[in-house]
Formats: sequence, C-alpha cells, structure tokens
Amino acid sequence: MTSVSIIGGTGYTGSELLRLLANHSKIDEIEHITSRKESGNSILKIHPHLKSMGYDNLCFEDISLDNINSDVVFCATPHGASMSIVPQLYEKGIKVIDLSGDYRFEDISTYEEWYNLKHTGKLNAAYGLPELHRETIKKANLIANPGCFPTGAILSIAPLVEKGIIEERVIFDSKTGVSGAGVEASQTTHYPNVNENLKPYKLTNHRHTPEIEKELNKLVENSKNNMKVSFTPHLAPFTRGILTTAHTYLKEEYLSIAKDEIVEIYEKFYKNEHFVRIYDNDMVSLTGVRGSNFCDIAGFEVDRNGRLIVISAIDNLVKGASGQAIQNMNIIMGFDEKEGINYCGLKP
Ligand SMILES: NC(=O)C1=CN([C@@H]2O[C@H](COP(=O)(O)OP(=O)(O)OC[C@H]3O[C@@H](n4cnc5c(N)ncnc54)[C@H](OP(=O)(O)O)[C@@H]3O)[C@@H](O)[C@H]2O)C=CC1
Ligand SMILES: CC(=O)N[C@@H](CCC(=O)OP(=O)(O)O)C(=O)O
Repeated sequence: MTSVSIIGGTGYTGSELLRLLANHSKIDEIEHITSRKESGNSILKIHPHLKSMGYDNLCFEDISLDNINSDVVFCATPHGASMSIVPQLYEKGIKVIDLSGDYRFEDISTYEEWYNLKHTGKLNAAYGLPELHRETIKKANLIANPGCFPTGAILSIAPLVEKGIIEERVIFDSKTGVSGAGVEASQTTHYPNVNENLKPYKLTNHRHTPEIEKELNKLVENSKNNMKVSFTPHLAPFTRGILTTAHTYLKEEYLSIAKDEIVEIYEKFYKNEHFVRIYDNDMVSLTGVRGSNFCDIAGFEVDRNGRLIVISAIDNLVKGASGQAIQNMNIIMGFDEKEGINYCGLKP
C-alpha cells in the first residue's frame, strides 16, 4: 500500500499530478492534498475534470506537516515556499519530490543570486532528470524536479556536449505555453495580452539559465565549467508545451560531420530512454507531446555556417513537471518507470 500527499494541490502541477496518479496502479491513496485558500472544499470545486476518477471524496486541507505520514510527498509549491516545507518532511524520513527550484542547485550562492532569495539551507537532493541521473535518483530521499525549460534544453543537446563535438557556447530559444506561469492571473497572462501574440521576456536573465548551464557542464569531459548558455523564453498563445530551438556551433574538426552520424550519436545516447524520442527530420511539434511525458527531439541539420540546430518539444506540465515527478517517484519506489505516465501526445 503506497500513499502520497500533495502540497499545493490547487495549482496546475498539483492538478496534473492528480490526473496522472488516478491511473497509477501502485498508488492506493492520496493521504492529504493541501490548500490554504480552499481548505475544507472538495477537490472537484477546483478540478471538476477529475470527477469519477477516484477523488470524489477528497478535500483540500490546510494541515500541519506533522500530520503527514505518506510514503512520498510532492511539493507543488512556488520557489521560496518549498524550502520552508521540504526540510520538515525530509527530516521525518519521507521521500520528497519538490517541483520548485529550491533544491536544484548544489551551490546555494547561485540560487540566491538568480532567485533573489535567501536560502534556508542545503539538503542532500538529487537533480531529478532520470535520463542523466537515474542512479543518483534511485538512492535519494529528496528529488529536485528539474525546471520545465531546463528539461527540454538539457535533453536537446546533452549527447552533443558529452561527445564534445560542439563549441561550449550555446543559445536556447524557447516558446512556452501560458500554463507555465501557474494559476495566478497577471497582466502578462491576461487573455488579450497573450492571444495572437508572441512575447519575449527575461531576455538575458531568466533563472533557468544557470540550471541549464550547470547540468551541461557536468557532461563535459574534464569540465572547467566553461559552458556558456544564453537562453531567451517567449510566451506564446497556447496552454501547454515548450518548444526549444538549440543553436549550437560545431567545432572546426567536426564541420564535415554527416546528419546521419549526428542522429546516431543521439540514438546511442538515448537508446535505453523510453521518454526521449528522436526524429531524424523536422517532425517535432507540441501536439506530438501534449499530455505526454515524452521529450521529442529533432532537427540535426548543419547550415553553411557550421550551426547545428536541434529542436525539442515537451509538455511543460508533464515531462516539464508532474509527469517527470511521477517518473522520479517510480524510480525511488522501485516501480516500473513508465507506470502511470505512458501516454502518447494528444495530436492534433
Ligand atoms: N506550471 C509549470 O509549467 C511548471 C511549474 N513548476 C514549478 O512547480 C511549482 C508549482 O507550480 P504551479 O502548479 O504552476 O503553481 P501554481 O501557482 O499553479 O500553484 C501553486 C500551489 O501552491 C500553493 N501554495 C502557494 N504558496 C504556498 C505556501 N507558501 N505554502 C503552501 N502552499 C502554497 C497554492 O495553493 P494555496 O495558495 O491555496 O495554498 C497552489 O496550490 C512551482 O514551484 C513552479 O515553479 C515546474 C515546472 C513547470
Ligand atoms: C510562462 C512562464 O511564466 N513560465 C515560467 C516557468 C516557470 C516554471 O515552471 O518554473 P520552474 O520550472 O523553475 O519551477 C517562467 O518563465 O518563470
């Protein structure tokens, strides 16, 4: 009997955790699901689409963390909030999967610089990108679930970085759906400001930049932390999904590499990875991954200037958040890694 709790159950990632866990054969119970604003109310008030999925008697609670005794707790809370919740659960010996950025950095000073927050203190967390860190995740009691943009960006070029065939300067250009901003409405996410629009933001200073950079540096042989990542996100008029275009430059000695060889590098690198799909063409799209835990990767073309272009697509709420969190839970609990999350995209 495995029970889980969710802290922050009214948000988009909390909702997505419930949707996916409803069909997870190893989860018998949602012990607690928290909300401060909706405490006492049925979860169907906020998530009516989950009616008849086994949650009809489940209510939000605003409870003390002392009362939580689940095997696994998902913290679907904002950065800054998670670090005041996670330590208490962690110290009780509960396995915690934190969806925020609070435990993604080994180096607290980088976190404090980019998040503009004082950290309450480091814990021993594994960075929860299974394709790169499965063995560490298996042994961890705290998983720092990766950021949505970093998931698509890191997976898109990890094989090239490990192989050492590109220069250590890369540019990621990402288009994201609006659900990435969470449930709280703002001027930025207001319908007239998003509809029929494409809006760049945080042109040079998005907090996901150092997260991408530190993970790519880990893949460089004898790394001197020289990776220079430039990242610019764009808010686009769709609900879910992140399409990332990676612009990389081949090192001089690899300029004549054939596309087939590049595809082979990717197929070899991801040969045991169910949730990464490689397309040796431009058949990558957001509808191909919407609602699914797949990261689709395509492109692999080199232009006349030696620019190698790779494109990745994920659903920000699934592989970019809740699906990946369940993938991590499956790993730490010894379940089949695909359990509860093995769906293809909702195309069209
Ligand atoms: N949306 C996305 O695509 C992605 C989100 N993430 C990360 O996942 C986390 C959750 O994101 P998302 O679901 O979008 O966020 P939302 O803003 O949609 O929801 C946040 C939830 O946290 C609760 N909450 C807020 N502050 C606190 C607090 N101080 N203590 C306890 N509960 C709190 C809220 O409920 P209430 O106020 O009622 O208590 C709400 O249920 C964030 O860290 C986000 O950065 C990661 C990857 C992708
Ligand atoms: C559209 C939008 O606003 N997206 C958010 C993505 C945030 C997110 O998901 O945060 P973490 O992955 O770090 O937890 C942003 O750019 O800040």
